[in-house]
Amino acid sequence: MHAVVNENKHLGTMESEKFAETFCSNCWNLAEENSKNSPQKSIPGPRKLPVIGNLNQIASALPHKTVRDLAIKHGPLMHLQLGEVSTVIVSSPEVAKEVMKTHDINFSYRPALAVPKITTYVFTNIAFAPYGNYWRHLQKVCTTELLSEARVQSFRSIREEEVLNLIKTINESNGKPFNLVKVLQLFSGLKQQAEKFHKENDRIVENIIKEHREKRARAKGGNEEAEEDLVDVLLRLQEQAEFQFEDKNLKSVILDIFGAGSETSSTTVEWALSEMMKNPRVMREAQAKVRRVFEAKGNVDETGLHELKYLKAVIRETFRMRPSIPLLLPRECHQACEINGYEVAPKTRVLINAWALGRVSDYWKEPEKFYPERFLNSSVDYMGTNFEFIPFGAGRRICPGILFASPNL
Ligand code: HEM
Repeated sequence: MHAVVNENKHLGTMESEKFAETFCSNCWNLAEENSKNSPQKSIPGPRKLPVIGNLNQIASALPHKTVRDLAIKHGPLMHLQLGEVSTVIVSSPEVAKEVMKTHDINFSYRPALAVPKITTYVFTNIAFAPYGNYWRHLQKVCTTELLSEARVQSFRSIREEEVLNLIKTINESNGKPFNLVKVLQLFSGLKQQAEKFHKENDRIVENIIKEHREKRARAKGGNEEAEEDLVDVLLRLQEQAEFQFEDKNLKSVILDIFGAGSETSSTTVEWALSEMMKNPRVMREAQAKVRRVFEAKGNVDETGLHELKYLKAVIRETFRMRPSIPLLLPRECHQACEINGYEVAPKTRVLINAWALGRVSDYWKEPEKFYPERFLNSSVDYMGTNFEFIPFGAGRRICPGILFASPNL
Protein backbone atom coordinates (compact mmCIF):
# COMPACT_ATOMS: atom_id res chain seq x y z
CA MET A 1 0.00 0.00 0.00
CA HIS A 2 1.23 3.51 -0.82
CA ALA A 3 0.04 5.84 1.88
CA VAL A 4 1.05 9.38 2.74
CA VAL A 5 0.81 10.14 6.42
CA ASN A 6 1.44 13.18 8.57
CA GLU A 7 5.08 14.18 8.37
CA ASN A 8 5.15 15.49 11.94
CA LYS A 9 5.00 11.91 13.09
CA HIS A 10 8.41 11.16 11.64
CA LEU A 11 9.82 14.25 13.29
CA GLY A 12 8.83 12.84 16.67
CA THR A 13 10.83 9.68 16.10
CA MET A 14 13.98 11.31 14.79
CA GLU A 15 14.15 13.75 17.68
CA SER A 16 13.53 11.16 20.32
CA GLU A 17 16.16 8.78 18.97
CA LYS A 18 18.84 11.11 20.34
CA PHE A 19 17.93 9.91 23.83
CA ALA A 20 17.97 6.20 23.08
CA GLU A 21 19.21 4.07 25.98
CA THR A 22 19.77 7.06 28.29
CA PHE A 23 16.57 6.78 30.29
CA CYS A 24 16.57 4.24 33.12
CA SER A 25 16.70 3.96 36.91
CA ASN A 26 20.34 5.16 36.88
CA CYS A 27 19.04 8.51 35.67
CA TRP A 28 16.75 8.69 38.69
CA ASN A 29 19.58 7.72 41.07
CA LEU A 30 21.67 10.53 39.66
CA ALA A 31 18.77 12.95 39.85
CA GLU A 32 18.08 11.92 43.46
CA GLU A 33 21.77 12.44 44.37
CA ASN A 34 21.46 15.95 42.92
CA SER A 35 18.36 16.69 44.96
CA LYS A 36 19.91 15.33 48.20
CA ASN A 37 22.74 17.82 47.76
CA SER A 38 20.22 20.62 47.50
CA PRO A 39 19.19 22.22 50.82
CA GLN A 40 15.47 22.41 49.92
CA LYS A 41 13.03 19.60 50.71
CA SER A 42 10.58 20.56 48.01
CA ILE A 43 9.98 18.46 44.90
CA PRO A 44 13.01 18.79 42.59
CA GLY A 45 12.67 20.70 39.36
CA PRO A 46 14.44 23.18 37.10
CA ARG A 47 15.02 26.77 38.25
CA LYS A 48 12.05 29.05 37.80
CA LEU A 49 11.90 32.55 36.37
CA PRO A 50 9.76 35.18 38.09
CA VAL A 51 6.11 35.23 36.93
CA ILE A 52 6.41 32.65 34.13
CA GLY A 53 8.19 30.01 36.20
CA ASN A 54 9.20 27.19 33.82
CA LEU A 55 6.83 28.03 30.98
CA ASN A 56 9.70 29.02 28.69
CA GLN A 57 11.35 25.62 29.17
CA ILE A 58 8.39 23.53 28.11
CA ALA A 59 7.10 25.61 25.20
CA SER A 60 7.68 23.12 22.37
CA ALA A 61 5.84 21.12 19.77
CA LEU A 62 6.48 17.96 21.78
CA PRO A 63 5.98 18.86 25.47
CA HIS A 64 6.00 15.18 26.54
CA LYS A 65 9.52 14.87 25.16
CA THR A 66 10.69 18.17 26.61
CA VAL A 67 9.47 17.25 30.11
CA ARG A 68 10.97 13.76 29.78
CA ASP A 69 14.35 15.31 28.98
CA LEU A 70 14.03 17.63 32.00
CA ALA A 71 12.99 14.66 34.17
CA ILE A 72 16.18 12.79 33.27
CA LYS A 73 17.99 15.54 35.16
CA HIS A 74 15.50 16.26 37.95
CA GLY A 75 13.87 12.92 38.71
CA PRO A 76 10.72 10.83 38.27
CA LEU A 77 8.67 13.29 40.32
CA MET A 78 9.52 16.74 39.04
CA HIS A 79 8.05 20.11 39.91
CA LEU A 80 7.34 22.75 37.26
CA GLN A 81 5.79 26.14 37.85
CA LEU A 82 3.68 26.82 34.76
CA GLY A 83 2.74 30.46 35.23
CA GLU A 84 0.45 30.39 38.24
CA VAL A 85 -0.04 26.65 38.11
CA SER A 86 2.02 24.43 40.37
CA THR A 87 2.52 21.20 38.39
CA VAL A 88 4.26 17.88 38.98
CA ILE A 89 5.33 15.54 36.22
CA VAL A 90 5.47 11.80 36.81
CA SER A 91 7.99 9.91 34.65
CA SER A 92 8.60 6.48 36.17
CA PRO A 93 6.30 3.43 36.46
CA GLU A 94 6.96 3.25 40.22
CA VAL A 95 5.85 6.83 40.88
CA ALA A 96 2.91 6.46 38.47
CA LYS A 97 1.81 3.46 40.54
CA GLU A 98 1.99 5.50 43.77
CA VAL A 99 -0.19 8.20 42.20
CA MET A 100 -2.70 6.05 40.30
CA LYS A 101 -2.93 3.04 42.61
CA THR A 102 -1.75 3.77 46.17
CA HIS A 103 -3.29 7.27 46.22
CA ASP A 104 -5.81 6.72 43.43
CA ILE A 105 -8.79 8.57 44.96
CA ASN A 106 -6.68 11.55 46.00
CA PHE A 107 -5.55 12.01 42.38
CA SER A 108 -8.88 11.22 40.69
CA TYR A 109 -9.79 14.89 40.52
CA ARG A 110 -9.41 16.99 37.36
CA PRO A 111 -8.29 20.62 37.33
CA ALA A 112 -10.99 23.13 36.35
CA LEU A 113 -9.42 24.20 33.02
CA ALA A 114 -10.67 27.23 31.07
CA VAL A 115 -11.27 25.66 27.62
CA PRO A 116 -13.00 22.48 28.87
CA LYS A 117 -15.20 24.72 31.02
CA ILE A 118 -16.62 26.16 27.78
CA THR A 119 -16.71 22.98 25.73
CA THR A 120 -18.13 20.69 28.43
CA TYR A 121 -21.06 22.86 29.48
CA VAL A 122 -19.18 23.55 32.73
CA PHE A 123 -17.65 20.14 33.42
CA THR A 124 -20.81 18.08 32.96
CA ASN A 125 -19.13 15.50 30.69
CA ILE A 126 -17.29 12.43 31.98
CA ALA A 127 -13.67 13.38 31.31
CA PHE A 128 -13.72 16.68 33.19
CA ALA A 129 -16.45 16.03 35.75
CA PRO A 130 -15.10 16.56 39.26
CA TYR A 131 -14.61 13.31 41.14
CA GLY A 132 -17.82 12.69 43.12
CA ASN A 133 -21.37 11.36 42.82
CA TYR A 134 -22.14 12.78 39.36
CA TRP A 135 -18.93 11.34 37.87
CA ARG A 136 -19.52 7.99 39.64
CA HIS A 137 -22.97 7.77 38.13
CA LEU A 138 -21.75 8.49 34.60
CA GLN A 139 -18.91 6.05 35.03
CA LYS A 140 -21.38 3.33 36.03
CA VAL A 141 -23.57 4.15 33.02
CA CYS A 142 -20.48 3.76 30.83
CA THR A 143 -19.50 0.34 32.15
CA THR A 144 -22.98 -1.14 32.39
CA GLU A 145 -24.73 0.50 29.43
CA LEU A 146 -22.91 2.80 27.04
CA LEU A 147 -19.54 1.14 26.60
CA SER A 148 -20.20 -2.40 27.84
CA GLU A 149 -18.96 -5.52 26.01
CA ALA A 150 -22.53 -6.22 24.81
CA ARG A 151 -22.90 -2.71 23.41
CA VAL A 152 -19.53 -2.99 21.65
CA GLN A 153 -20.69 -6.25 20.06
CA SER A 154 -23.97 -4.68 18.97
CA PHE A 155 -22.04 -2.30 16.68
CA ARG A 156 -20.08 -5.05 15.00
CA SER A 157 -21.88 -4.89 11.66
CA ILE A 158 -21.37 -1.09 11.49
CA ARG A 159 -17.63 -1.48 12.08
CA GLU A 160 -17.40 -4.21 9.45
CA GLU A 161 -19.25 -2.06 6.93
CA GLU A 162 -16.92 0.90 7.62
CA VAL A 163 -13.84 -1.29 7.14
CA LEU A 164 -15.17 -2.57 3.81
CA ASN A 165 -15.86 1.01 2.68
CA LEU A 166 -12.35 2.07 3.65
CA ILE A 167 -10.78 -0.86 1.79
CA LYS A 168 -12.92 -0.06 -1.24
CA THR A 169 -11.79 3.59 -1.21
CA ILE A 170 -8.13 2.58 -0.95
CA ASN A 171 -8.60 0.03 -3.76
CA GLU A 172 -10.03 2.70 -6.03
CA SER A 173 -6.73 4.60 -5.90
CA ASN A 174 -5.28 1.73 -8.05
CA GLY A 175 -1.91 1.66 -6.29
CA LYS A 176 -1.35 5.42 -6.56
CA PRO A 177 -0.21 7.39 -3.46
CA PHE A 178 -3.15 7.70 -1.14
CA ASN A 179 -3.69 10.19 1.70
CA LEU A 180 -5.06 8.03 4.45
CA VAL A 181 -5.04 10.83 7.02
CA LYS A 182 -7.58 12.75 4.96
CA VAL A 183 -9.92 9.76 4.93
CA LEU A 184 -9.37 9.04 8.62
CA GLN A 185 -10.29 12.62 9.41
CA LEU A 186 -13.83 11.62 8.55
CA PHE A 187 -13.80 9.67 11.80
CA SER A 188 -11.91 12.31 13.71
CA GLY A 189 -15.12 14.08 14.55
CA LEU A 190 -15.50 17.36 16.28
CA LYS A 191 -12.60 19.51 17.33
CA GLN A 192 -13.37 21.20 20.57
CA GLN A 193 -10.99 24.07 20.67
CA ALA A 194 -12.79 27.31 21.35
CA GLU A 195 -16.05 29.09 21.81
CA LYS A 196 -16.95 29.29 18.11
CA PHE A 197 -16.36 25.56 17.62
CA HIS A 198 -18.39 24.95 20.71
CA LYS A 199 -21.37 26.86 19.28
CA GLU A 200 -21.16 24.85 16.08
CA ASN A 201 -20.84 21.61 18.04
CA ASP A 202 -23.81 22.59 20.15
CA ARG A 203 -25.97 23.12 17.07
CA ILE A 204 -24.93 19.77 15.58
CA VAL A 205 -25.50 17.80 18.75
CA GLU A 206 -28.90 19.45 19.31
CA ASN A 207 -29.97 18.27 15.85
CA ILE A 208 -28.72 14.77 16.60
CA ILE A 209 -30.79 14.71 19.81
CA LYS A 210 -33.85 16.07 18.00
CA GLU A 211 -33.61 13.40 15.28
CA HIS A 212 -33.23 10.69 17.88
CA ARG A 213 -36.21 11.95 19.90
CA GLU A 214 -38.33 11.92 16.77
CA LYS A 215 -37.16 8.40 15.89
CA ARG A 216 -37.96 7.20 19.41
CA ALA A 217 -41.41 8.77 19.30
CA ARG A 218 -42.12 7.00 15.99
CA ALA A 219 -40.87 3.72 17.43
CA LYS A 220 -43.13 4.12 20.47
CA GLY A 221 -46.02 4.64 18.07
CA GLY A 222 -45.16 1.18 16.76
CA ASN A 223 -44.14 2.23 13.24
CA GLU A 224 -40.44 1.47 13.46
CA GLU A 225 -38.08 -1.13 14.84
CA ALA A 226 -36.21 0.49 17.80
CA GLU A 227 -32.50 -0.26 17.51
CA GLU A 228 -30.53 1.61 20.16
CA ASP A 229 -27.37 3.55 19.47
CA LEU A 230 -25.38 5.48 22.10
CA VAL A 231 -27.59 8.58 21.89
CA ASP A 232 -30.73 6.43 22.34
CA VAL A 233 -29.23 4.86 25.46
CA LEU A 234 -28.60 8.30 26.96
CA LEU A 235 -32.12 9.46 26.04
CA ARG A 236 -33.59 6.37 27.66
CA LEU A 237 -31.61 7.04 30.84
CA GLN A 238 -32.84 10.62 30.79
CA GLU A 239 -36.45 9.42 30.43
CA GLN A 240 -36.01 6.95 33.28
CA ALA A 241 -34.88 9.96 35.35
CA GLU A 242 -32.70 7.89 37.64
CA PHE A 243 -30.56 10.94 38.23
CA GLN A 244 -30.61 14.62 37.30
CA PHE A 245 -29.66 14.59 33.63
CA GLU A 246 -30.69 17.69 31.73
CA ASP A 247 -30.19 18.31 28.02
CA LYS A 248 -26.90 20.12 28.62
CA ASN A 249 -25.56 17.03 30.44
CA LEU A 250 -26.77 14.87 27.59
CA LYS A 251 -25.00 17.07 25.01
CA SER A 252 -21.86 17.18 27.08
CA VAL A 253 -21.63 13.39 27.38
CA ILE A 254 -22.39 12.85 23.66
CA LEU A 255 -19.63 15.26 22.64
CA ASP A 256 -17.31 13.67 25.17
CA ILE A 257 -17.79 10.18 23.77
CA PHE A 258 -17.44 11.27 20.13
CA GLY A 259 -14.45 13.47 20.93
CA ALA A 260 -12.66 11.03 23.24
CA GLY A 261 -13.31 8.05 21.03
CA SER A 262 -12.58 9.20 17.50
CA GLU A 263 -9.43 11.33 17.41
CA THR A 264 -7.60 8.95 19.77
CA SER A 265 -8.36 5.92 17.58
CA SER A 266 -7.62 7.57 14.23
CA THR A 267 -4.30 8.96 15.54
CA THR A 268 -3.30 5.48 16.67
CA VAL A 269 -4.07 4.01 13.24
CA GLU A 270 -2.08 6.77 11.55
CA TRP A 271 0.88 6.09 13.81
CA ALA A 272 0.67 2.33 13.27
CA LEU A 273 0.76 2.87 9.50
CA SER A 274 3.62 5.40 9.78
CA GLU A 275 5.68 2.98 11.83
CA MET A 276 4.97 0.09 9.47
CA MET A 277 5.95 2.19 6.47
CA LYS A 278 9.25 2.96 8.18
CA ASN A 279 9.64 -0.72 9.10
CA PRO A 280 8.74 -2.65 5.91
CA ARG A 281 9.62 -5.95 7.59
CA VAL A 282 6.82 -5.38 10.11
CA MET A 283 4.43 -4.24 7.35
CA ARG A 284 5.09 -7.41 5.31
CA GLU A 285 4.65 -9.62 8.35
CA ALA A 286 1.36 -7.93 9.34
CA GLN A 287 0.00 -8.11 5.79
CA ALA A 288 0.93 -11.79 5.48
CA LYS A 289 -0.84 -12.62 8.76
CA VAL A 290 -4.00 -10.75 7.74
CA ARG A 291 -4.04 -12.44 4.34
CA ARG A 292 -3.54 -15.88 5.91
CA VAL A 293 -6.58 -15.42 8.17
CA PHE A 294 -8.94 -13.81 5.65
CA GLU A 295 -7.76 -15.12 2.27
CA ALA A 296 -10.30 -17.92 2.01
CA LYS A 297 -13.14 -15.65 3.04
CA GLY A 298 -12.22 -12.83 0.63
CA ASN A 299 -13.21 -10.05 3.03
CA VAL A 300 -12.25 -8.82 6.50
CA ASP A 301 -14.72 -9.27 9.35
CA GLU A 302 -14.44 -9.61 13.11
CA THR A 303 -14.76 -13.38 13.35
CA GLY A 304 -11.03 -13.83 12.70
CA LEU A 305 -9.82 -11.01 14.97
CA HIS A 306 -8.68 -13.35 17.74
CA GLU A 307 -6.28 -15.02 15.29
CA LEU A 308 -4.50 -11.78 14.43
CA LYS A 309 -1.90 -11.98 17.19
CA TYR A 310 0.76 -10.15 15.21
CA LEU A 311 -1.56 -7.25 14.34
CA LYS A 312 -2.49 -6.96 18.01
CA ALA A 313 1.21 -6.80 18.86
CA VAL A 314 1.61 -4.01 16.25
CA ILE A 315 -1.19 -2.06 17.95
CA ARG A 316 0.38 -2.53 21.38
CA GLU A 317 3.78 -1.46 20.13
CA THR A 318 2.14 1.62 18.59
CA PHE A 319 0.49 2.42 21.91
CA ARG A 320 3.84 2.02 23.69
CA MET A 321 5.77 4.34 21.41
CA ARG A 322 2.98 6.66 20.29
CA PRO A 323 0.29 6.94 22.97
CA SER A 324 -2.35 9.26 21.49
CA ILE A 325 -2.64 11.24 24.74
CA PRO A 326 1.05 11.26 25.76
CA LEU A 327 0.56 13.10 29.07
CA LEU A 328 -2.87 11.52 29.74
CA LEU A 329 -5.58 13.89 30.98
CA PRO A 330 -4.46 16.15 33.82
CA ARG A 331 -5.21 15.16 37.41
CA GLU A 332 -5.32 17.32 40.50
CA CYS A 333 -4.10 16.49 44.00
CA HIS A 334 -7.03 16.74 46.43
CA GLN A 335 -5.34 16.60 49.83
CA ALA A 336 -1.68 16.94 50.77
CA CYS A 337 0.03 13.57 50.45
CA GLU A 338 3.49 12.05 50.21
CA ILE A 339 4.70 10.74 46.85
CA ASN A 340 8.21 9.38 46.31
CA GLY A 341 9.28 10.91 49.64
CA TYR A 342 8.03 14.42 48.84
CA GLU A 343 4.90 16.23 49.94
CA VAL A 344 2.51 17.13 47.11
CA ALA A 345 0.32 20.11 48.02
CA PRO A 346 -3.46 20.24 47.46
CA LYS A 347 -4.47 21.71 44.09
CA THR A 348 -1.16 20.71 42.49
CA ARG A 349 -1.73 19.70 38.88
CA VAL A 350 -0.39 16.23 38.07
CA LEU A 351 0.68 15.10 34.60
CA ILE A 352 1.67 11.49 34.01
CA ASN A 353 4.04 11.08 31.10
CA ALA A 354 2.74 7.83 29.54
CA TRP A 355 4.97 8.46 26.52
CA ALA A 356 8.06 8.45 28.76
CA LEU A 357 6.92 5.37 30.71
CA GLY A 358 6.84 3.41 27.45
CA ARG A 359 10.52 4.15 26.95
CA VAL A 360 12.09 3.39 30.35
CA SER A 361 14.90 1.00 29.50
CA ASP A 362 14.57 -0.96 32.78
CA TYR A 363 11.28 -2.24 31.40
CA TRP A 364 11.75 -2.09 27.64
CA LYS A 365 14.68 -3.54 25.71
CA GLU A 366 15.81 -1.14 22.97
CA PRO A 367 12.89 1.19 23.73
CA GLU A 368 13.40 3.37 20.63
CA LYS A 369 12.95 0.41 18.30
CA PHE A 370 9.51 -0.34 16.83
CA TYR A 371 9.49 -4.06 17.53
CA PRO A 372 5.99 -5.62 17.89
CA GLU A 373 7.53 -9.04 18.62
CA ARG A 374 8.27 -7.85 22.18
CA PHE A 375 4.53 -8.28 22.89
CA LEU A 376 4.06 -11.71 21.31
CA ASN A 377 4.83 -13.79 24.38
CA SER A 378 4.30 -11.10 26.97
CA SER A 379 1.55 -10.67 29.53
CA VAL A 380 2.03 -6.88 29.62
CA ASP A 381 -1.17 -5.16 28.56
CA TYR A 382 -2.80 -1.74 28.65
CA MET A 383 -5.57 -2.41 31.15
CA GLY A 384 -3.93 -0.22 33.80
CA THR A 385 -2.00 -2.71 35.92
CA ASN A 386 1.38 -2.49 34.15
CA PHE A 387 2.42 1.06 34.95
CA GLU A 388 5.15 1.06 32.29
CA PHE A 389 2.37 0.77 29.70
CA ILE A 390 -0.67 2.97 30.36
CA PRO A 391 -1.85 4.54 27.06
CA PHE A 392 -5.43 4.45 28.48
CA GLY A 393 -4.41 5.72 31.93
CA ALA A 394 -5.00 3.73 35.12
CA GLY A 395 -6.96 3.74 38.35
CA ARG A 396 -10.49 5.10 38.75
CA ARG A 397 -10.14 7.57 35.90
CA ILE A 398 -8.87 4.98 33.41
CA CYS A 399 -10.42 5.35 29.95
CA PRO A 400 -13.85 3.67 30.03
CA GLY A 401 -13.69 3.23 26.23
CA ILE A 402 -10.98 0.53 26.10
CA LEU A 403 -13.41 -2.21 25.04
CA PHE A 404 -14.83 0.10 22.39
CA ALA A 405 -11.46 1.17 21.04
CA SER A 406 -9.93 -2.30 20.62
CA PRO A 407 -12.14 -3.76 17.84
CA ASN A 408 -12.20 -0.38 16.07
CA LEU A 409 -8.41 -0.37 15.89
C1 HEM B 1 -7.18 4.59 21.00
C2 HEM B 1 -8.23 4.87 21.70
C3 HEM B 1 -8.25 5.60 23.04
C4 HEM B 1 -7.22 6.04 23.82
C5 HEM B 1 -5.72 5.90 23.59
C6 HEM B 1 -7.81 6.67 24.98
C7 HEM B 1 -7.08 7.21 26.03
C8 HEM B 1 -7.65 7.83 27.13
C9 HEM B 1 -6.89 8.39 28.23
C10 HEM B 1 -5.38 8.41 28.34
C11 HEM B 1 -7.78 8.90 29.12
C12 HEM B 1 -7.43 9.58 30.46
C13 HEM B 1 -7.20 8.53 31.52
C14 HEM B 1 -6.63 9.04 32.82
O1 HEM B 1 -6.84 10.19 33.22
O2 HEM B 1 -5.96 8.22 33.48
C15 HEM B 1 -9.10 8.66 28.59
C16 HEM B 1 -10.27 9.04 29.22
C17 HEM B 1 -11.51 8.86 28.66
N1 HEM B 1 -11.81 8.17 27.50
FE1 HEM B 1 -10.52 7.31 26.24
N2 HEM B 1 -9.17 6.61 24.87
C18 HEM B 1 -9.49 5.96 23.70
C19 HEM B 1 -10.75 5.66 23.23
C20 HEM B 1 -11.91 6.01 23.84
C21 HEM B 1 -13.24 5.65 23.38
C22 HEM B 1 -13.50 4.78 22.13
C23 HEM B 1 -14.13 6.22 24.21
C24 HEM B 1 -15.62 6.18 24.20
C25 HEM B 1 -16.34 5.67 23.24
C26 HEM B 1 -13.36 6.92 25.24
C27 HEM B 1 -13.90 7.64 26.28
C28 HEM B 1 -13.18 8.22 27.31
C29 HEM B 1 -13.79 8.97 28.41
C30 HEM B 1 -15.28 9.24 28.59
C31 HEM B 1 -12.73 9.36 29.26
C32 HEM B 1 -12.83 10.13 30.58
C33 HEM B 1 -12.77 9.17 31.77
C34 HEM B 1 -12.81 9.90 33.11
O3 HEM B 1 -12.29 10.99 33.25
O4 HEM B 1 -13.38 9.32 34.05
N3 HEM B 1 -12.03 6.76 24.98
N4 HEM B 1 -9.00 7.99 27.39
